[in-house]
Amino acid sequence: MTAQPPVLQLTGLTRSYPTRNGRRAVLKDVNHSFEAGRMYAVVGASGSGKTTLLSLASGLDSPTSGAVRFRGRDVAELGLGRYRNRHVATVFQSLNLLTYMTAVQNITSAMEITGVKGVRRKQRARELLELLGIVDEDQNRRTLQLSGGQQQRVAIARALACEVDVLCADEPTGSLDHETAAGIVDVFRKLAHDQGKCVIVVTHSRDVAEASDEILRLKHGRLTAQ
Ligand SMILES: Nc1ncnc2c1ncn2[C@@H]1O[C@H](COP(=O)(O)OP(=O)(O)OP(=O)(O)O)[C@@H](O)[C@H]1O
Repeated sequence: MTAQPPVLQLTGLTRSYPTRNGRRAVLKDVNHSFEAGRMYAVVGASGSGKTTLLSLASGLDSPTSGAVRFRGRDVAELGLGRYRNRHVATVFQSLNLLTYMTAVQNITSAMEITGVKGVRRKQRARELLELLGIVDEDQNRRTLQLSGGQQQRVAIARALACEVDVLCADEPTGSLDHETAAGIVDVFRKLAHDQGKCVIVVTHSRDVAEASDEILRLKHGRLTAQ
């Protein structure tokens, strides 16, 4: 039997940006394999390249050199749009909610885009919102009218609704109180351990890092497991 490739693999990943005097490499030859059923925390100082790494892993940006492989296949070959729509869900700091839509509508429209079928979309959206503590009339409120922490949880519910193999989240507990944050971390852990997803979380929180299966630190453009 041939071994399955890891769900996500970063190989020789380098990302540099133009500067006044040339280019500056934010990520330098980053290599790592991410397995299904595990939760990873990416930590590092502000400006160390965590969001850059997550953007590459979620197909929102292309590396200067090297590759992001999904189940062994270079996502550039697979097509970034297809990779984003079918295989990865991302919760970014900017959330990108459609503020004129309700919480439920934000989720059902994302399900439509990612091809989640069935008439149960609305019910599934409600279940996920409830799981994250968005209940009753808040589910039908335009997201503009929800608090920052509630919006963050709607964005997480939307990512969970997409039924993809890889979930990337940038500071997902940033605007949440301790108890709500712990609840979200618990959801992420269950997603990895019970549903076999690969969960990658960028965080400054020690609690989130300690709850993960593996902590990866970015420093001087290099990624090392701790
Ligand atoms: N599009 C861009 N053009 C030029 N430089 C960029 C661009 N995006 C990011 N950078 C630079 O790359 C470096 C890493 O940024 P990044 O946002 O990945 O860091 P981070 O570790 O996520 O930081 P934080 O913890 O503060 O969110 C920073 O110096 C930033 O200014």
